[in-house]
This record gives sequence, C-alpha cells and structure tokens, in this order.
Amino acid sequence: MTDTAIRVQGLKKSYGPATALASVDLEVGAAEMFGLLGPDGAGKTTLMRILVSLLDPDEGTCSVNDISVTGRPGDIRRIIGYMPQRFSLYPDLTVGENLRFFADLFKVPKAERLARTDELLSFSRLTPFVNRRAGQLSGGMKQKLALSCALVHTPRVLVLDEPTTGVDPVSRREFWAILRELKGRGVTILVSTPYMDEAERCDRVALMHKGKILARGTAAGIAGNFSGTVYSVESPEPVGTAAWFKQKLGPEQVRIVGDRVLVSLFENAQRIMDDLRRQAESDGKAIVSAGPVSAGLEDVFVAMVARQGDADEGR
Ligand SMILES: Nc1ncnc2c1ncn2[C@@H]1O[C@H](COP(=O)(O)OP(=O)(O)OP(=O)(O)O)[C@@H](O)[C@H]1O
Repeated sequence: MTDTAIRVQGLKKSYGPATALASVDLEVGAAEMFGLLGPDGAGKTTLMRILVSLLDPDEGTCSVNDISVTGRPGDIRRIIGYMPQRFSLYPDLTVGENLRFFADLFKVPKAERLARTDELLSFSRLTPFVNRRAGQLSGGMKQKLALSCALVHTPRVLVLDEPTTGVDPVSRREFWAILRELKGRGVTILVSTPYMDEAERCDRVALMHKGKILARGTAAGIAGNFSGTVYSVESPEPVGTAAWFKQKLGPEQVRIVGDRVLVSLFENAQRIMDDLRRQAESDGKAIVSAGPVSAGLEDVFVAMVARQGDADEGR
C-alpha cells in the first residue's frame, strides 16, 4: 500500500444542467486530517458521496487505500466510515441500542460486539448516557453518537460531512479532540466544514467553490499566499461602517468579526485605505483606527472567489 489513502483524479459530476463537480483532483495521505472547506453548494457532499460509493461520477477515477471506489464498492464500504450531514440515528432507540443496530448492520462479529460498543461509548464519553434515547440527546451528543456509529466497523478511513454544523462551540471542540485522537490511531480523516476556524485543526485543507478546488495546502500556507492587505477598522458603529465600506467596495471585500470591520484591499492598499477613511469621515462615519492585520483563510477564500467570478465572466 502507498502512503496516499484517498486518490481522486479528474472527477466530474453534474445533476442535469447543474455542475456539482467540475474536474476535481485530490490526494489525502494515510492518517492525514484533511479539511474540505467551502460554502453551501460548493460540491463537498457530492465529492464525499462519490468517495463512499453512494453516487457514481460522470467521469474520473477515485480510490481509497488503493481500492477502486467504482470497481469494488462493497470493499470500499468495509474500510470507510461515513457520517452524512443528516445521519439517521433512531430517536426512539437508546444510545446503546443505536450502536448495536449499526454493529448488526456492519456485521461486526458477535464475539467482538460488546467490547467494541463499550470501547466506542467510553471513547466518545457517552457511557453515562447509554440508556438515554437518542432523540433526547443534545446536538453535540447526537453528533458523537453518529460518529461512534460510523466507527463501529473500525474503518481505516473516515469521511465526515459537516459533522459540527449547528453544534455549540464547546461540543465542537470536544468533537475535534476525538477526531485528533482517531488520527493518532492512524485513521485517515476527510472532513468538510463551512467553519473557517476549523480548518486550522486540519493538517491540510482544500478550498472548494462551484465544484472546483481553488487552493489547497496548510491553512497557514494558504493564508500566507494572500496578495492583498486586510485592514481592521475600529469604529463606534461597526454595522453602519461595514455597510458603508460594502457600498464602496462590494460586499465580498468587507466582513464584520466581533466589533471590528475587516476590509481586504489589493493594489495600492494603503493609499486606498487613506482615501476611504477620509471619505468615510466626511460622510459622518467615525473611524477610530484602521491598521493592517494578518490575513486569515477566510480573506484568501473571499479574494479567490472574487477572482474566480471575474474569470467566469471573462473579465
Ligand atoms: N440531487 C441533486 N439534484 C440536483 N442538483 C443537486 C443535487 N445534489 C446537489 N445538487 C447541486 O450540486 C451542487 C453541489 O452540491 P453539494 O451538495 O455537493 O454541495 P455542498 O458543498 O456539499 O453543499 P451543502 O453543504 O449545501 O451540501 C449544488 O449546486 C447543488 O444544488
């Protein structure tokens, strides 16, 4: 076996006239934690469903641990654990019953079942809730149970589709701690997320938009390639100030983080910021300070999406 766990080449998929994947190439190393980032509709779910053999691509090839996904779907399902966006736990069954149900489904040998479910319960810190109905768990606990169900057949590769969407920040952190532990045990993890802050927890990430991968690498490496300057603008009235900047620059270059307005500028950044500041003040928008800060992944993503939009329109 090679050190590459997931290998995707020239993958294309359309739903009628809608292109979900426009030729995607991707390689994920063994025991790597790889993040797929992108807004709704970027194509993350489609890519994942093809990888776990639930959907056929129109073109291209993919393999997991050197097994062809399209050629040997049965073998793929034995080595992959998949947690879809809406994982179907049985709300009327208890935590323990759900785990046993999935152990049955994945034909975990009877002799191993008890030890395996006990291990998963303790691993996901759900042992005290073993007799609680799944429908009565908190959002974070449901996600941990869904993860445990996806792990019941001891897969070597995990594919997780937005596992922390809608989960509170404390549970999100705990969920990621569990993923790190799995990675430490040698499990390869491909995880999609709309949260840019979660990208920093991955070894590498790919930024997806409209069925294409726009950038890939470490979060720090991608952010380091940002060619513009991000300004943090402090003002007593950030919402109104952000609206003013959006009107001047377009919505994609401006966002609010906490009580700061972040403004991305590309060429002649300092001169443009000085001009904008003067104009804002003459329009009655008080600005306390506007200094450059280091760019984050979101800034890079926004800049790339804007550039992509220009390219699509032949500008
Ligand atoms: N069954 C389907 N029929 C028609 N179009 C679809 C279908 N599934 C997905 N699409 C379209 O394909 C594109 C990619 O969708 P996909 O679900 O893969 O994106 P995503 O990045 O996972 O977003 P989300 O987080 O919303 O699932 C979108 O434009 C979507 O509307």
